[in-house]
Amino acid sequence: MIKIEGLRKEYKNGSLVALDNLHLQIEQGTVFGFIGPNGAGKSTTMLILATLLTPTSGHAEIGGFHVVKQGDQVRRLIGYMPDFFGVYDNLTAYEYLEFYASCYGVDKEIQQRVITDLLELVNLIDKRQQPVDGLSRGMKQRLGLARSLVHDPAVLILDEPASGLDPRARIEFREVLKELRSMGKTIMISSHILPELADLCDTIGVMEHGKLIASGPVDQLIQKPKEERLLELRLLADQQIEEVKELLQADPNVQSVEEDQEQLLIQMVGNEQQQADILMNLITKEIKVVHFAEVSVNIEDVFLQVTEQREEANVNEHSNETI
Ligand SMILES: Nc1ncnc2c1ncn2[C@@H]1O[C@H](COP(=O)(O)OP(=O)(O)OP(=O)(O)O)[C@@H](O)[C@H]1O
Repeated sequence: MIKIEGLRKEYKNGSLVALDNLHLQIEQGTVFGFIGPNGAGKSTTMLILATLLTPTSGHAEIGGFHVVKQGDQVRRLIGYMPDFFGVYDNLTAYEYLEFYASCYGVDKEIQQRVITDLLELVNLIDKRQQPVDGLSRGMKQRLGLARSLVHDPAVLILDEPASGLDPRARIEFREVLKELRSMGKTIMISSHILPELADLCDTIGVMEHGKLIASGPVDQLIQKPKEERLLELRLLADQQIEEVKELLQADPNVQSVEEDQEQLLIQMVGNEQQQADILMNLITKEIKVVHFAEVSVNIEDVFLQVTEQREEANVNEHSNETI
């Protein structure tokens, strides 16, 4: 659905390269998490896709339409939510969406239904007559999302939509995104702080210094060089925790065991078979296990891991150079 090939964007007469030979593909109906630190080039990429910025060179298309040469078709296909957007404070939530629906040429006959549906989708139906001014930041963000949906676009490009939201507002925002995903929208969403996106995204791309340094399904992206796994183990209350710890530490695949509140955290090296063997060993020793599971990774882990691996690789490269 979204295809980027060799995209380059220079600022300041070429002295700043914001995007450097970027390649990226996002399939229809998937949610793509675009992560990276400040200044990595996420907003620049999204602005180009939203037809609001011209690339220096390279190619980008959405739904087969060229973002520079076929901007009108692209704009019909996408809903874009910038990281900062103005709201017209004197308007009510309903009037605000009505204004944008008119801008997008949504038929007057269906405007009322479209806006009501959108306000319901983003949980603002009770606020429809409230001035935008009086809405909380979380509500404004959801209203911004509704705004990007007035023309029922197939693709959503959301630039840091949850930044500045408190945890509750983030969860509410994520629920709306889940609903949009179930409606079959293709969603590109950027973030540098939101591990909560992990269970929402089908694939992620990690940006650094204008380059995509890793991309793919979250679980595949995590490289486990030695198949390192972190396991959580919770026992029935009457179990002898010290005894269990000793038992675990005797396992050659277990590297460390730590107590963490009510549970044990087991760092192990091995595959699924060896993970299953640890559990089997406990059960045969009649240890009563309530919970035993691998701790899943989140987007921040992926990001840290990928960038750390790169840093290590750079250090090795430089040390090789000096030999
Ligand atoms: N209009 C501009 N003029 C000059 N430099 C710019 C401009 N817009 C962005 N940049 C620079 O381009 C680089 C990429 O910025 P960009 O905003 O795309 O990154 P980002 O990953 O979205 O970061 P953030 O999360 O902070 O928005 C940065 O070095 C930034 O300072």
